[in-house]
Amino acid sequence: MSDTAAEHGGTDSSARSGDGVVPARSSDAAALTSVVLAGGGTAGHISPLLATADALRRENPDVRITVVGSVGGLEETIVPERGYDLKVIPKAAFPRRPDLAALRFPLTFRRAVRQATDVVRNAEADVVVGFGGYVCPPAFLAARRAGVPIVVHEGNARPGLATRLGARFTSFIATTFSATKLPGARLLGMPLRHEITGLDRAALRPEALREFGLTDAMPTILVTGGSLGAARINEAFAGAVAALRSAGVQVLHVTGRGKEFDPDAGATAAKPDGGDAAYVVLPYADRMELCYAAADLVVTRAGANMVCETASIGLPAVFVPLPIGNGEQRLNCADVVDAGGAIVVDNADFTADYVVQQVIPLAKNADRLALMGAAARAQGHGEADEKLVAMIHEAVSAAARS
Ligand SMILES: CC(=O)N[C@H]1[C@@H](OP(=O)(O)OP(=O)(O)OC[C@H]2O[C@@H](n3ccc(=O)[nH]c3=O)[C@H](O)[C@@H]2O)O[C@H](CO)[C@@H](O)[C@@H]1O
Repeated sequence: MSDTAAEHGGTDSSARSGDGVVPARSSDAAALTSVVLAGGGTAGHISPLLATADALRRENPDVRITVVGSVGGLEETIVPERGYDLKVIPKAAFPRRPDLAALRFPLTFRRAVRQATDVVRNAEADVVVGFGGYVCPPAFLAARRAGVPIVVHEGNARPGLATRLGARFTSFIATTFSATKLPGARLLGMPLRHEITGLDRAALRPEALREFGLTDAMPTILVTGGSLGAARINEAFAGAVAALRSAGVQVLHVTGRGKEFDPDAGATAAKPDGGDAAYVVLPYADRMELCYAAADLVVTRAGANMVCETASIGLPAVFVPLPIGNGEQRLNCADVVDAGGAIVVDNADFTADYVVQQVIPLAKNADRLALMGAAARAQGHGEADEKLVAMIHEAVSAAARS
């Protein structure tokens, strides 16, 4: 750990995100005039970026915010929709096998660093904050070139490559889960958007049910594979449509773009099962808070934000962690599962039969759902956006002093 990390408290893995100490803004903290936020690819990296951008704006409505993302990522739609300025640079994916893309990588990466440096310099940035994704390594190198301090937020329990690189350049590293071991990092939790943290599920529920054509008379399962959708989860539910309908369990199924299916495809016109529960299919939810408000139970991948968002609003969950990657998804949901707020099931075991045997009875057990919801809510994450803004100030102040 560097001197700066020691000066600012070093590792604070003892604090839970919800009750961790909010780093105090030093009185000489310079006002932030321009911040570059880097992150993208999936919404998993963009959601905490937007929550942090919102918190920066609340603090100073005049702060200049520039988001740097990669060509082709979800950020191309989500970031401008929220009113932030987006600059895209070439997607420089680290090669995993020796192919043509691997040959082109050094050139693409250099181009990405050059363009990121232009973004940082043109923005006259006080600081570059990285949230993960392919865009981060070029953005971090650009910050180094421009002599701008770096802050890193890691959303996943197991740090990705971008964070491990960023951690070599800065001691201002924020983590989300207690399992994450990164020297010098502080456990701040996941910055969540205020439409999620401020959500009053009961109050919004009538509007949400109306919006999706659902009724208050039956329990509702929200199914999602995270921002990109999950084929395994989609298939399992598609195979259980008739059973869900006849059990009187409604489903709001967000499949991921291009992964929609017709829930009536397998049913006869007369619906011999006699069920009339709605089964609503959507490609993507622009207003996730409405989905959460309609739901009594969520079945989802264990992406870091899905875990933190559902916990923060006390929504019971069945997590089906993505079986690839570095195993971070199983670890992401470990705390809330251990607390009794959620259930975890292996991808291989998540079948239509599992939905029928396990998920339907759970959705109909209001008492158990209430207990799970309360256990989930105790996990925290409420103020991580403000805590990260405080850390950004610290990084800028420390750079100004050095
Ligand atoms: C396949 C993949 O790369 N998965 C990773 C990705 O997941 P993914 O992109 O699914 O990320 P998360 O589960 O962390 O978050 C999904 C985010 O998208 C929002 N949302 C989701 C669906 C929707 O229809 N509308 C919507 O707005 C959710 O509210 C949430 O804020 O990033 C996560 C955070 O780094 C990682 O933990 C995951 O391993």
